[in-house]
Parts: sequence; C-alpha cells; structure tokens
Amino acid sequence: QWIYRWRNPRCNGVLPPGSMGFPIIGESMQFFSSQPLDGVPSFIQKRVERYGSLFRTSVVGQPMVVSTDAEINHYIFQQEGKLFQCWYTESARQITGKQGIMVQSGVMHKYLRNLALSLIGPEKLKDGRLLHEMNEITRNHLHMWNGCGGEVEVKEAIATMVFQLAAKVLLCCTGEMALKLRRDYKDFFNGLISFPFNIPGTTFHSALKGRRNALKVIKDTFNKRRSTKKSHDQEADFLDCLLEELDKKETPLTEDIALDLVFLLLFAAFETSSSAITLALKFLNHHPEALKELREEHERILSNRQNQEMGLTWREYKSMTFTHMVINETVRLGNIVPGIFRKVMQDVKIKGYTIPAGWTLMVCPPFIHLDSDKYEDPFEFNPWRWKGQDLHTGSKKFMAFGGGSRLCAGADFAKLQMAIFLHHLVTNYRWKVVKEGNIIRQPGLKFEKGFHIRIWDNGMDEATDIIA
Ligand code: HEM
Repeated sequence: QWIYRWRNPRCNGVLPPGSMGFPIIGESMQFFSSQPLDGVPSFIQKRVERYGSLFRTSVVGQPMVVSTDAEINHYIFQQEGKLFQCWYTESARQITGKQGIMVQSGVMHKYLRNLALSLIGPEKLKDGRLLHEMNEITRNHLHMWNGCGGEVEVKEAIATMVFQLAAKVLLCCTGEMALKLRRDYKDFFNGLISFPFNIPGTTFHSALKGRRNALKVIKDTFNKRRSTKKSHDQEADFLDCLLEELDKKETPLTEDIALDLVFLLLFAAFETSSSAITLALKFLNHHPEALKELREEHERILSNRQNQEMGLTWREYKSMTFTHMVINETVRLGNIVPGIFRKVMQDVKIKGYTIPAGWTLMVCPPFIHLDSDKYEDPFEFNPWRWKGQDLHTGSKKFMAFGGGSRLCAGADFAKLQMAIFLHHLVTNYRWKVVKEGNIIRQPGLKFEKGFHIRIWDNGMDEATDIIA
C-alpha cells in the first residue's frame, strides 16, 4: 500500500506524467549523475522526450514537477508569492538559513532584497567605492599570480579573490580572518540539494558544520563593531547600516536574520562568479577570434582614458558592448544555476495537469538555454549572437539570473566583477592554459582537476605557443 501510494501520489486532478522512482530516494541518483558541460542534462532530456515539457519526479525526498517550457517558467516567476514561493530544499533551507532571504516571502522578502541591493545593487556599484575595491583587489590578485611563477588554478584562485572582496565589503573582514571564513564555506554548493540527513561524512553534514563556524565569525564581527564607535568622518559601511537598522525601534530585522543575510551574500558572491569567470576563460581560450575582439574593446577603453592611473569606471563598464556579449554567452552556456526551485502554495492547474500544494516546482534554465529552437547552434560559444539584443535584462529564453521579483540581486555585481577581471587580464597580461580538467554537471558545475593557466606580463616573450 505504501509503495503504491509513493508511486501514485494523491492529487485532486491529473498529475503531470513521470515516475516517482524508488521509495524515499526517488530518482535522485539519476538527477545527480555526472553530465558533460556541453549538453542538456540527460536526466532532463530523457524525460522530456518521454513525457513532454512538464513531468513529475522525486528528488532528495521531495515530490517535484520539472518545467522545461519557457511560457510556464515565465508564469511561475510572475506568480512568485501568490501561487508559488521560493523554496529550494530542506537541505538548502538549513544551510542558507531558516530566516534567510531565500525562504522569506512578501514584505519581508522585499525588505531584505532592498537591504541587499543597497549594498551590491547598481546604485551602490555606480558610486565608485565598491568599483574601486573591485579594481584594486583584482589588480592585486593578478599581480600576485604573475609574481608566484605565473601558474594558477583559476577556479580556486578566483573564488578566493571574490570572497576576499565580498568579506571586505560586507564585513570589513580581511587577511587571515577572511581566509578562515572562506574555508568554512566548503561543500556548500553541493549541500544545497542533498538529503537533509545530518550524518558525519555527508556533504550536508560538512556544509552545516561550515555554516556554524562561519556564523560564529560573522557574529563576532558584529559584536566587535558594536563595541567600537565609528568616527564621524568615516563612511558607514554595510555592517554599520545593518547595526543601525537593528537598533531601530520598529524594524522587522533581527540579529539572526541579519546574520543569515550576510552569510548568504558571502556565499552567493564567490561561488557563482568564480565559476562564471573560469568558464569565460575556458571559452575564450577555445575561441581566439572572440578573445581578439575582447582585447580590442579593452585597449580602446585604455587609449580613451584620460588618467591612466585610474581604474575602470562605471561609464567605461557600461560602454563594453562586446564584453557584455561574452558575459551573456558564458552564463547561457554555463548554466551556473542548474535549477530554480519553488514550492506550490495551493493546487495549481497547468496545461490540464494539477500540481498539488506542497510539491516542489523546478524551472530548468539549461533546457531553455540549450534549445536549438531558441538559439542557433546552441552548444557553440558565439558571443556575436547577442548583437543588437538587450544585454541587460532577462527574457523568456534567457534566465541565467532568474526572473520576476526574485531576479538575482547580485547580477550587476557579478557582471561588473567579470568585466573588471577580463579588463585587467587582457590589457596587462598574456595567458595560456597549461592544464584543463574536465568540467561536468552534477547537476551543479564541478571543475575536476581544475583549470590551470600561466600568465605573464603583456609585452614579455614568455612562450612560443602563446594563444593570444
Ligand atoms: C554569474 C553569477 C550569478 C548567477 C548566474 C546567479 C544566478 C542567480 C539566480 C538564477 C537567482 C534566482 C534564484 C531564484 O529565483 O530562486 C539568484 C538570486 C540571488 N542572487 Fe545570484 N547569481 C550570480 C551572482 C550573484 C552574486 C555575485 C550575488 C551577491 C553578491 C548574488 C546574490 C543573489 C541573491 C541575494 C539572490 C536572491 C534574490 C531574491 O531572492 O530576491 N548572486 N542568482
């Protein structure tokens, strides 16, 4: 009876076709099986061929409906907070925080989103201070890579660089302390969608342990800042703003919510951007004509710059049309976020099927981004396909940064960081790939054996087989 119920869940209508797999584990094994980077995950592809663009399954103990239909995905984004609510998995809730921005809805979500945007949104990025920090940290790291023999594993090195930036901006946390905090963020990405069994040896256990340690560091930083008075001529940073907000009488913010917000922002910042920049280098390495056009764009910016000592400005960033085409193409092909998850709040009818309240809905960006009806030669890295298109907003066929009221709050931060990195790399250095491990999806990206490059100063003759 129990197995029958598992396979045929109750529903006040007709469930989308599909299979619930084995009791408890469902189809998790197939969902997590390794896939090459350049292909639609076979878990999705096979089921779409068999059942169509809306199918049911069960992953990590949750009954789930997967949508690969652009119109339905758009509808799901528009109904955020009404029919659907942001909800990843129980594991994600515990790892990112039971009161974090990812699980809040309605007014509280809007409040936290605005708080986050006040730090990392376009208005803040424009004002120059953050841009200056990004310029400096990127320049220093590239200089350091060049200095230490020139060979680096890019994914980890960039993750460290972006983490340092985020830790400095969010918490004024630098040096050893930032490095320690970075180590606590191990296994997070993989833990987000996993069985929430807190058993030693599992990714979930390791992510929860890291969360506890990281929260302690963040809390200590809060307390330390509380006990030191800021002088009047010092500009208020994010931490000051949070503490001021906490001290207000009628604030919905509590210390636990503030800690969860900082914790999530740190994680969101470094994990995604480091994958995107590494992928951009990989794609550019295989497409010298794109690298050439990118370099020309950045050299033009340099030659038009009045003060050569200045770092990149917001205006210059906005003028980089080809760079934005490269960024969009990288995130389209990379599909750094392989699934966007929502909880169904009440029974919903879609395409004649009923999705029961309490189920999870997964929007599947890779299927849309790699669909040959939407993109010609979808597996080809072709930045020029973005020519003449709006490069700054999402659409029904481009949802790398999500959509609707949950559109990525750090999209501009990530794109600016990518643009600054590419700017300094192509104008000051030459580079070549020395070891390229496999990049697979599980379904999140995994950089097996890393992506190693050697860099050297522009103008120096380092190797005969220079790729650019
Ligand atoms: C290439 C890099 C990035 C990609 C592809 C990406 C992708 C996404 C996606 C798809 C969502 C929507 C999730 C949903 O609807 O459930 C999202 C949300 C979010 N992202 Fe990003 N992201 C990136 C970088 C960043 C960075 C650098 C930050 C912070 C500094 C950040 C902060 C956030 C936050 C706070 C949310 C939640 C927004 C909300 O719920 O209102 N992201 N991101």
